[in-house]
Amino acid sequence: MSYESEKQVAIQAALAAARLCQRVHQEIVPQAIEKNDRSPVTVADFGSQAVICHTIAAAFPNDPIVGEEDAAVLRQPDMATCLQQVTHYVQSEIPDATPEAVVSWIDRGNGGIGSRYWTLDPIDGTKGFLRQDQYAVAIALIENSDVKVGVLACPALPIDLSQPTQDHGVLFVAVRGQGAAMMPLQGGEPKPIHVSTAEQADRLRFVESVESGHGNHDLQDAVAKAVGIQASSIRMDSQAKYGAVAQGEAALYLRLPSPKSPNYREKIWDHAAGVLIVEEAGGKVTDMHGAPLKFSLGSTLEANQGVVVSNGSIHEGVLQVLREQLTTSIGR
Ligand SMILES: Nc1ncnc2c1ncn2[C@@H]1O[C@H](COP(=O)(O)O)[C@@H](OP(=O)(O)O)[C@H]1O
Ligand SMILES: [Mg+2]
Repeated sequence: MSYESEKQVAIQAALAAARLCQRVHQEIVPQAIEKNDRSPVTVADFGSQAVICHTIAAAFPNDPIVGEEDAAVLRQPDMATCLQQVTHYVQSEIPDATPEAVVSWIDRGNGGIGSRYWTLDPIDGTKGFLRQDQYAVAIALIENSDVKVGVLACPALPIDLSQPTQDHGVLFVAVRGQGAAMMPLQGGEPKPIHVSTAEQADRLRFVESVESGHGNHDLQDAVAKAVGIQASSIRMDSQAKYGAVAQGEAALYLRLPSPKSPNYREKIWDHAAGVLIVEEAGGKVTDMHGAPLKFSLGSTLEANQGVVVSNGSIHEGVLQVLREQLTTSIGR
């Protein structure tokens, strides 16, 4: 299968959602609403999920969608003003949207996983979005646990990471077996991307989360040093980190369980698109024990802990260091 129409629909949905997020930033200072798990959500997260689900469901009405958000909180009477605001932003992409339609589109993302399903993160890195820093709109199509299509829109990412003050806004796209590409969010020719090679010593850098609670910065630093990475990490929110590895700007992305939440299980929508983009750029992704990420067990990566993303050539070395260090370090 070429997955051409799935790829085009995912690109359209990600571009519309990214425009919506940028519009929110231009017009208001978005406030964080606290979810049950105490993580933040904003009008842009809700609006982005509504637009993406609407776009995917129109093209593929039988496909389940597993999205990060649900509309339960927006249906509460005291959230009517917030729902109006979400509807206003959704109308910038879908002019005839009503509040009732918006909540139903958001809840289209409450599907269960099937042998074929979509997963999406309307804003990956909501904390980064709130800080006016990095965030990504992430969409992936999964069949039989295998990611087939992955799209990441990163509106705040410099097109050239070595020129951070120049133009921003990058779209990463990959289809299984067809390679990975990036292009400016504003439009332009897709450019094939490749991970760094073992010879590119200047690319021997690593990326990790900004949030210390989303990883183990001390252990990540120790592992990176042990495989010969001297430079300090580049801290970046969201799956933009997968993009940095896929385009060869970093050789490694480490996400090891935080000592504050050692039993945390990663969410499928925080990884699916990024995994395919790195793999199709020639890199490798496993959990911290070397197992592939399993996208068939529900909304979390229940069988996996920690994530190691690399250019491939340093992967085995990283896993070896982890085998030596993990028993003593995790949970300390
Ligand atoms: N204890 C934890 N360990 C690892 N990831 C966590 C975490 N708590 C929350 N997250 C996830 O980290 C994501 C952000 O990743 P990063 O730190 O790389 O930017 C969040 O996505 P959202 O922003 O979509 O909620 C959330 O799903
Ligand atoms: Mg999110």
